Amino acid sequence: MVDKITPNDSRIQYNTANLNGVTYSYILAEPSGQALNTIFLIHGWPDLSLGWRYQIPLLTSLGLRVVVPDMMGYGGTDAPEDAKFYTFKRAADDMAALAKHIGASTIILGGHDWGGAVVYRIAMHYPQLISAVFSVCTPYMPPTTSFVPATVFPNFKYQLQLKGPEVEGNIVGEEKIRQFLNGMYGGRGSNGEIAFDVTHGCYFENLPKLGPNPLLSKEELDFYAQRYAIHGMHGPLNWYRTGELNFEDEKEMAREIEKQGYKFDMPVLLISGSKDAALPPRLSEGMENWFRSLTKGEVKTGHWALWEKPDEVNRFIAEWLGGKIK
Ligand SMILES: O=C(NCCCc1ccccc1)N[C@H]1CC[C@H](OCc2c(F)cccc2F)CC1
Repeated sequence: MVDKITPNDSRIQYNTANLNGVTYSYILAEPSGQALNTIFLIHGWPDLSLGWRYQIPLLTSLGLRVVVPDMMGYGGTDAPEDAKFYTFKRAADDMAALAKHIGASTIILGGHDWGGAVVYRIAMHYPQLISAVFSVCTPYMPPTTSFVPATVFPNFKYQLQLKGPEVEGNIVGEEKIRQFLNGMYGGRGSNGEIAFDVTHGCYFENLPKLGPNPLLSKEELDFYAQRYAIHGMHGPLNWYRTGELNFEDEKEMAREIEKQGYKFDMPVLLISGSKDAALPPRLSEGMENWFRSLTKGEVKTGHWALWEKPDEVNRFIAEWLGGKIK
């Protein structure tokens, strides 16, 4: 049974920091002895810093100081209205500010889902700060010189609904949020009704029919619902309203890359989930060309890899971290 952090675990502390004018909340977990290095873990949607609960004890046992923010719009972090606060560039700038606040001159990065997309961008904007990067589920998608809506990919069709008014209009209040999260984490109706699929998005009429999801305990789901109820869904859903903003931020870089190419210098690990309907392993084909040192692993699991197969995910991370911790 993989050791995991509970919502009010004595092994972690919840701290806050003002980063570029936004108050962030982050989990800090210190190793027993002198920290050999610092690692930042970046969660995705719909998740929270606690999404790394199965990985935090392993990483502190390797001698790492572990820093896990609630990302923009989530939990104890502010949730500004405007989508401009939710771009990759903003996330990168805020994480660089957090490293400075912590006093870490270099950090290792780990990301899952949207956090897996963010970590590549942090490494592009702040290469001297980042010594190694791993991403769970999310392959690298290079900046483009012309705008490509994510929804051209069939597996991203749900993003049309998420960026629209429907989800934040329907998922209001702690009880609805709890039902929604329960559905996202695999809760099913008695006749197998599902709450979400990547071709459509959320089936709101099924939410009240769902039984308990297999991935979170009642306490964990209650904690998630409480933290989401602080701000509601507008903030978290703003991450889906950044396509054009991210394109504008990156098109200069995309042109540079077209002229002289680009390679990530630091070692990178991608752990794909073979059954992840949103981020199938095939999306990572051809990714090798962007990296001096890319390691790829695959786990027979769905999107919630961190919780479904924590021992296998942790083994890939621990083996890859091997000689990188100093
Ligand atoms: O939507 C996401 N996660 C929700 C999954 C919901 C789910 C739950 C349970 C089972 C299946 C699905 N993740 C995003 C993460 C960012 C990804 O953006 C990739 C990307 C770039 F990084 C840069 C340029 C274009 C581009 F598309 C697109 C998927």
